[in-house]
Amino acid sequence: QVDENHFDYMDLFDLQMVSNPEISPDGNTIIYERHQFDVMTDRRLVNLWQISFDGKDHYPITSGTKNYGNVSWSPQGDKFAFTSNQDGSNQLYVYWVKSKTTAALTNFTESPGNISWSPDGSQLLFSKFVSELSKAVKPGIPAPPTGAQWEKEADVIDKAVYRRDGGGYVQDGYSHLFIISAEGGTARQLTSGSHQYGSPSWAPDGKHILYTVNKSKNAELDPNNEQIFQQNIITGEVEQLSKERGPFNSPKISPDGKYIAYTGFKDRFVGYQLTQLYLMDRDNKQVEVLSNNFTQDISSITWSKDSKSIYFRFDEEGNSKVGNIDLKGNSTTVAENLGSASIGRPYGGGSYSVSDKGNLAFSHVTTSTPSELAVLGRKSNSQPKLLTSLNENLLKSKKTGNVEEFWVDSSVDGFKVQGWIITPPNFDPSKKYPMILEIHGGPYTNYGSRFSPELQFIASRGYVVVYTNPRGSTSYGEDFAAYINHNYPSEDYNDLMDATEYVVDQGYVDENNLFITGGSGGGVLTAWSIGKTDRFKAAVVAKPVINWYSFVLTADGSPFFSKYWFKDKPWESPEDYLKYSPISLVGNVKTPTMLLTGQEDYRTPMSETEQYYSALKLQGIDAVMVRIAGSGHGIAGKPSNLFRKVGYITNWFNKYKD
Ligand SMILES: CC(=O)N[C@@H](C)C(=O)N[C@@H](C)C(=O)O
Repeated sequence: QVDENHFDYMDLFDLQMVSNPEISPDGNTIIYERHQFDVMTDRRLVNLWQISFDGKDHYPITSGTKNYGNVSWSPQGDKFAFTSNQDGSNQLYVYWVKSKTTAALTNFTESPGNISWSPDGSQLLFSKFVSELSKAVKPGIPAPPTGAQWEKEADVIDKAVYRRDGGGYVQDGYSHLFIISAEGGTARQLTSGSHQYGSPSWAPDGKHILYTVNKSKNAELDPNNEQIFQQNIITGEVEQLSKERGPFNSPKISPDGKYIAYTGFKDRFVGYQLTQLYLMDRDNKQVEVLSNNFTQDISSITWSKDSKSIYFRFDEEGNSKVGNIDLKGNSTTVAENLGSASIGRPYGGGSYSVSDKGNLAFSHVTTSTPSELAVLGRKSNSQPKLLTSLNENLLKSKKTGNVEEFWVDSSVDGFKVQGWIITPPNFDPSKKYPMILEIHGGPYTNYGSRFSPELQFIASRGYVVVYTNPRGSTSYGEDFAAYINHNYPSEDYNDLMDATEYVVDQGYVDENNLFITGGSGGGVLTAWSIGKTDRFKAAVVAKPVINWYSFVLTADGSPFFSKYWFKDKPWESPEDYLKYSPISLVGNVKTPTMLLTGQEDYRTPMSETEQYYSALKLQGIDAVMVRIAGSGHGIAGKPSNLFRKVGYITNWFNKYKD
């Protein structure tokens, strides 16, 4: 039973979250996305709001039940582009600030994305899917007689990656780049061929664009080889700029036109490699790694207006931050606690934008507050200021669990492992509580100091929730994450157990009521753990990989997973695949186990869940399989499925709790 004043399921529909704030070039105005959930349609609604940098003039640009996003200011700040499904399918729109008027620029059958303004604000560059006639074999059978009811045509698949989680079965075609006048008219396609083009941006001369494309002979089987190209949009002349084996991404030319900054790494074909920041001199094409002294992954790069430094996003010790690096490689942290509008587990995310003078807007979370809008002035001693408090009333009237960070020394080696404990609302340290260890997936990602409705719902049900970043997690430098390259699961299991012992030692956890769960990579580690120890009373293995051999042949990223997560193909080293598969330990399992997976999960397909379920049943273990309808890999995508996930997990544990 959940107390009436504890944060619970239906409160989700009162939450509002800030995402993707875009600051105008003069730094005076911010347009941000406001996310909320619709109780009637079980889905996310996104509207655009405007606010001044000083917090005044706060009002909606859009309202209602359609979705808006991808805001991008013109360099002059007189207008901004965005995408919306307000007229049916997703289209490109421009909003003129002075007249407060909006025009739809496109009426495509496919959604435009990756919007970038020409330097003079007259044109927009964007990407869009272009379908291709299927070359698949045809059956050549007679047409049915008029009025006959024959079965529908078979689906014929000839692509290596033929379905994508969340996107369904892949259509024949490619993502290409287009330009369109900001005043509308016909869009012009700039790229051609059977390649996926991405990350478009303009050069300051307005005549060249940059983009990434993987032009390997068989790009499908050679993922991760995106290279940087430059194209003259008048003559069509194309030049490949990056020369080494990629992946290289997000190329951006400095405002003075002298340099190109981009992210990536020289591929060593392993699961985790540090993503670095590269700098290319446009005259002599010399390249240097600018972030050589920086130990975290770099993403979301933006040049400062004076071309002297580059802003970027990074995660450090479970905290998502904005950094700035000068052209000598000296870096500073500019802002912390970036957060996303996720309602699931406490993964990283969040976004920032920076004005011409260096004013910053970003989405800000803490362990107790969902994403709000924050700004930071350009002066070095400026302090971040929250401009919104959308959830203040809700969080005043509803109690959430307190979140406390801890660190534990590894029992295996010199690593230190970071974790967090959520205690239930009205926590009393003199009492004993059941505990749930909740394990993240990826595995190359991180949990952190971020508000998580999913874990708060569990805490509201009376459980102490523990989450950690075992080795393999990002945000602790390359050695920590790369430890599990071709070695997963391994001592990450020991890190999880070290964290469990640490929390048990705090004295308020009932040792006889320890439970374990995790999703995806966390499902791998949950199944692995119950194959190694009987310490947990019950387990929920969510959307797991159980057998790496079958996973790399059925997951949506088959060419990637088989090439990067293992040294050989499954049939070349089956013993290697079995060694790291939780199925190899199922004979040891005594723990009652629930499996819980989305019916349309194409990342860790249902067949992984089914194998483990049957194996547990054959072993005579108390097991149940929950198949979530209308869900891919991201079960928390729909509020009702998030509630189901929490409800099934906690009710399974309640069944075994003393
Ligand atoms: C790269 C990837 O998708 N890995 C999955 C197996 C995974 O673990 N996903 C995590 C992020 C999840 O929680 O869904």
